[in-house]
Amino acid sequence: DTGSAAAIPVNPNYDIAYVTPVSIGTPPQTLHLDFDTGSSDLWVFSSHLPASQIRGQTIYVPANSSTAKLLADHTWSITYGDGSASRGNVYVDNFTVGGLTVENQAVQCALQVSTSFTRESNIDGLVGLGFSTLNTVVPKSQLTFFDNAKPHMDEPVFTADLKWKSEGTYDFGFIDEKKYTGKITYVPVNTSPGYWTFTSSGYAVGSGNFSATSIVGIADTGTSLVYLPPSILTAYYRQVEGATSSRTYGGYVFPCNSKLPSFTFGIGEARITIPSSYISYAPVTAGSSTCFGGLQSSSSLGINIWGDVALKAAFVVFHGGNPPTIGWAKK
Ligand SMILES: CN(C)c1ccc(C(=O)NN)cc1
Repeated sequence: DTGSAAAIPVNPNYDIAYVTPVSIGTPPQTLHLDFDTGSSDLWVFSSHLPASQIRGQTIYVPANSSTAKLLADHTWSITYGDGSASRGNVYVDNFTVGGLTVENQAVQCALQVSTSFTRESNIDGLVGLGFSTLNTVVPKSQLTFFDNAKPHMDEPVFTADLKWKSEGTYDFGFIDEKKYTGKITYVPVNTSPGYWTFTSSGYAVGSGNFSATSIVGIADTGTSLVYLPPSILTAYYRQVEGATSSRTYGGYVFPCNSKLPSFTFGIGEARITIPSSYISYAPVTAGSSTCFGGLQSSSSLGINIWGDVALKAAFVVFHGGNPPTIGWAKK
């Protein structure tokens, strides 16, 4: 089996997140979910939510699906790196992404979501594509869509082709040679943390020298920005006129008309360059001439994160073989 589905920016001006249409149940209910390699719960806004927590999202109504079955006495509760959270109960139902169907996929139904989810009216839930060891369902943890689909896939892979301010794709079960240039460089993945954790071989700021240094981090489609060690941030923002680390805005900001260098990171001998346009991320508030950077410090996170700002500069292969690896190519 294979599948292919669109990755659509939730906001026309800034790539805060990307959503992908999925079908759940019988007859199919279409929701737009945030495919998230940084977590492993598949959860949706549901008919169990209080109306006060829904603001335009499409909800999944298990009562309207003839193939939905309650997973009795199972619950879940998750908190993300940015402090947002959700919790609820669990059904199993048919789950289809871009023509690829998994029967009896655990669909976690929200009974409660935090305000940051309520405010994001274009996200109807998340599809965790991390390792199933991170799934929060108790008493029996559930498998991700990828783990359920893998045995039926032509190849045990999915790929991310995210784009800057435009629609990209997630492919399942195959690698589309038309989506990248040159070769794909694969590096090992440490699955123990439960994320797609790999080691970058270093970085360069603009046209500067490449600094060979191991950077352990995760490839996280569910995080908007890139979070790296403070020393790298200092090296980058010292090249940006008027850049400063702002307590008010919680990170590096700079005048929106400042000239930004690109940022290159290493994957083995290969190099991926993030164009400066991706790093001038967004005005701190609508209409402001102060912009928030797409590169921020990981010092408060305890983990380095290659989020969408980096991922959209590449074609990324999440290879679920034994052992799993991650591949990066230019495009
Ligand atoms: C509030 N929303 C839409 C979120 C979506 C995804 C995440 C996340 O950390 N994914 N790895 C956090 C929050």
